Amino acid sequence: MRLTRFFLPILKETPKEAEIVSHRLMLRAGMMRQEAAGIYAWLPLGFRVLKNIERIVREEQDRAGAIELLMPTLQLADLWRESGRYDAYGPEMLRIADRHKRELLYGPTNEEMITEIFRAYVKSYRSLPLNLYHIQWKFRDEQRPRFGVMRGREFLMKDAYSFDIDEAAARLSYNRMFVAYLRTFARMGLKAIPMRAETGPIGGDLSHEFIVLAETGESGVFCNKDVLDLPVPGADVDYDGDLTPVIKQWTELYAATEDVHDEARYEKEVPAEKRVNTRGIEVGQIFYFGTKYSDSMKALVVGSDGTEKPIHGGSYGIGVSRLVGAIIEACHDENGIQWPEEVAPFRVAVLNLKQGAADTDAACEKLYKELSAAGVDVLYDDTDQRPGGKFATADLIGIPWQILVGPKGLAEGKVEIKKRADGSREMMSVDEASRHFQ
Ligand SMILES: Nc1ncnc2c1ncn2[C@@H]1O[C@H](COS(=O)(=O)NC(=O)[C@@H](N)CS)[C@@H](O)[C@H]1O
Repeated sequence: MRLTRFFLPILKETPKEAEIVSHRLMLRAGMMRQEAAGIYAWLPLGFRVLKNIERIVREEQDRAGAIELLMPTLQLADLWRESGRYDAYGPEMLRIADRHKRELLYGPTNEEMITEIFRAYVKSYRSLPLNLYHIQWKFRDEQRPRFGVMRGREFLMKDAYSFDIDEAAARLSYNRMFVAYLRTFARMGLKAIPMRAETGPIGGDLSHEFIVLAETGESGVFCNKDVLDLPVPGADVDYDGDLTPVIKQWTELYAATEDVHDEARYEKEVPAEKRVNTRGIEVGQIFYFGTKYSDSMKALVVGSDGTEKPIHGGSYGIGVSRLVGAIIEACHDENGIQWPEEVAPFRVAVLNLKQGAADTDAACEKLYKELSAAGVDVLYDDTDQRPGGKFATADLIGIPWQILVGPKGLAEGKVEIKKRADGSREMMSVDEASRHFQ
C-alpha cells in the first residue's frame, strides 16, 4: 500500500478524552473514530488489525473442531422470554420495536438463539458432541462505556456454544476450548492467564476468565508468577486426546480474579516471592452451564438408553475488538505501538527519506514491488514528509519492520533495517533487504 493512496488520519495531539494508552494510541494512529458513546468506526489501519485477530481466532476454533456459522445481530424478544433472561438481563439490553411493533433486541450474546437452532435439528446423542461458533457484533448498553474499544457498547465477539450428552462429555468440550484459548492468545503475542471466575448472567458453576496482565486492566488479579512461564500446547495438539494434564498444569497454580480471590489459600500456596497482585484485561471467558438453557428451552436429545434428556451446554467468548486495545496495552513504548507480527496491519514499512530523489525513489519502488509480489504486507511511505516525520509515523503505528532508504546509505549501496520491537538496526543491500522478508 502506498501511504499517499491510503487513508490514515494520524492525529498530532493526544485526544484529552482518552484515559488509557491503548485508547490514546488508537485515536492518534488513525485506527478508529468514535461515532457515539461506546460505538466506533474501524478506520482502515484498525480494521486490518481486527481482521488479523479474527483470522487467528477462527483458525484456532477450527483446529479445536468448532464449526463456524453466522447468527443475526437482531433477536426476537420472545426467544429470551423462553429462557427467562428477557427481564433478568436488565438495562444493558437494547430493546427495539420494528414497524409492526414486534419486540426485538440487539443481541448481547447468543445462548438462546443457538439453542433454538440446535433444538430445531438435533434429536439424537449420535450427533454429539457439537460446537458451533460465530464471530459477530454484540450490543451491551453499558452504563459507562470507556477506555475506547476496551469497554464499548457495540463490540465484536467470537462466541462458541457446545452441546453434549452429559456433564462428563461437556467438560471435555470445555477443556478443548480451554486449550484453544491458550493457543489463540499466545499466537497474538499475549500472555493470557486462565483464572477461576464468577459466572454472572450467563449462568452455570464452572468458568474461567483469560486475563492479560496490564496495569490499566479493569480486573484485579492475584496469581503465582510461575503461571506466566507455562508452555502453550503446540499446533499439533491432539484435541481428541486427553487434555486433562494440560488443564491441570494451567489450573493447579494459584490464579484468581479479585471477585473469587481466596487470600488464605493465596498465602498458604504461593511463596511470597512468587505472589503477583496486579490488574488485568479479560480477553475471553468460558462457561459450563449444564442444562440451564436446554431445560428452559426444551433442547432434548434421545440418549443411548432411548430416553429423552436435556443437553449439557457451555459457551465460550473472546473479545475480538477488545483484543486490539489489549494488545496495545501489552505491546507499546513511548513512541507508539509495537505490533506482534501476527496481528500487525502491515509487516514492513518502506520509508523513502528523500522523496523525489532518483536513487531513493528507484530503490523504494524496487523494494515495494518485490515485497508486494512476494505477498508481504508493505506500507510504502511515499509522502513528502521530512524523515523525522516518517520515523515518528512508522513508530506510532507500530509496523514491526522499517526499511529506511536514504541517499547516504544508498551511496554505499545500503539500506537500514530497523526492528520496531527492540530498536535494533542492521545495514544491508537493497537485494538482501528484499530477500530478508520473503
Ligand atoms: N463491553 C464490552 N466491550 C468489549 N468487549 C467486551 C465487552 N463485554 C465483553 N467483552 C468481551 O467479550 C468476551 C465474552 O463476553 S462474556 O460476557 O464474558 N461471555 C459471553 O458473552 C458468553 N456468551 C460467551 S459465548 C469477554 O471476555 C470480553 O473480552
